[in-house]
Amino acid sequence: MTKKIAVLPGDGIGPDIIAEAVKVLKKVEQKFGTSYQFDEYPVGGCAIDQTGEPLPADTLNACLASDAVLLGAVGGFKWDNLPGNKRPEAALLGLRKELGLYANLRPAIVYPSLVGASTLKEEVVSGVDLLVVRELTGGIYFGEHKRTTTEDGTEKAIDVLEYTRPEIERIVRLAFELAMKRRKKVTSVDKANIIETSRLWREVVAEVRKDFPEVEVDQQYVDNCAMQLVRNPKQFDVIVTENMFGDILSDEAAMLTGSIGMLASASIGAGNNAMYEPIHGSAPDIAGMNIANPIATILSAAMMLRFSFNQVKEADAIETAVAAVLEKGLRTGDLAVKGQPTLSTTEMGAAIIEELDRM
Ligand SMILES: NC(=O)C1=CN([C@@H]2O[C@H](COP(=O)(O)OP(=O)(O)OC[C@H]3O[C@@H](n4cnc5c(N)ncnc54)[C@H](O)[C@@H]3O)[C@@H](O)[C@H]2O)C=CC1
Ligand SMILES: CC(C)CC(=O)C(=O)O
Ligand SMILES: [Mg+2]
Repeated sequence: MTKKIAVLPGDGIGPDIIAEAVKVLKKVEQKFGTSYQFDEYPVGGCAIDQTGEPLPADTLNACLASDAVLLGAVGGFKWDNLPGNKRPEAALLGLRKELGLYANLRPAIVYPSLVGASTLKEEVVSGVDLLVVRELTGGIYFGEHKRTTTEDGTEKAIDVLEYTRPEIERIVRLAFELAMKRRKKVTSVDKANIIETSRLWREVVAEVRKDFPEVEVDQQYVDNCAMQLVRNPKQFDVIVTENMFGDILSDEAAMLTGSIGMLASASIGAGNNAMYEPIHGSAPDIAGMNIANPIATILSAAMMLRFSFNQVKEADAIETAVAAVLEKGLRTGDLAVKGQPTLSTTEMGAAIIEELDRM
């Protein structure tokens, strides 16, 4: 049956990397006889320019009616001075909330051929295979944000960080379930020495872990975890954490793999809705230059096939093709070491498609 994919290229490098992912999916259709319907909708800054809204109702409704959403990235200098709820980034929060996508899975896997691409020593990063499970619809990103003044007229800003017990429990439980299919270790990351939501988080972890006696549990404060990620990343299997900590730690984890342009993600929830997107942003500094790494988006498309469509061999094929081009030494600029030739965005996409063709 044809799978309906809502394609949201967004801003900056978004359209370029999405174009390559869509070409890869078209090759998968050809090779494996699967069928996808690609329907493109505006989101973020380009949607503001077209309709005045970062998340137009037509875009949201199409995403709700789709089998999966494939998103590039949103944001850019042009829209940076808009009020918070009118910025391109508000579209992402809206999509996550409206689609009920409370879990964001961000795997950081170091490809053997890329150990030299990391800014860290080879012996530190070689063999890293970790999964950040980030809470995605709660926490400070979704709390009240406001400006006010104190009694003496001093300007003040407030951002509210809230979590309910059920919000924490469902993400922590998912992390344990995922760990059971991996190396059976969960590192829960919080700031329970200071903040109350983290103390509630720890209580929930203490409860949930009773249902998973085989899983080893480590609890780290977020500042320590940030340090441990570069000191000894191989200690991690599944990292579970709240929204903002997960956002920050996953960008850090990306650099273990060589580039933020390598990290794919799946955002899932209780229902059938799901969204797939690279973890990076719209990279306005390299937009329009045809040099962005499309691999994170192509791997996000593979996650879509695996998780939303249960097309496992097709997802495997994409991942194998990516590994093969890297093995051959093909690199976009973000991955290349000094003296290595580099491929453009479209050349990297074409190399992956060529590899798929050869299978
Ligand atoms: N999911 C999304 O749509 C996200 C959007 N943003 C937005 O993106 C804009 C830029 O934010 P930044 O903080 O600069 O983060 P960013 O992730 O867009 O870029 C950070 C750095 O990484 C590089 N980079 C990112 N993706 C790359 C790729 N595929 N290939 C090669 N290099 C890559 C960029 O050139 C830049 O130097 C902002 O408007 C921000 O709000 C930021 C993060 C996530
Ligand atoms: C709303 C986004 C810009 C937050 C972010 O950086 C992300 O989801 O990775
Ligand atoms: Mg981020």
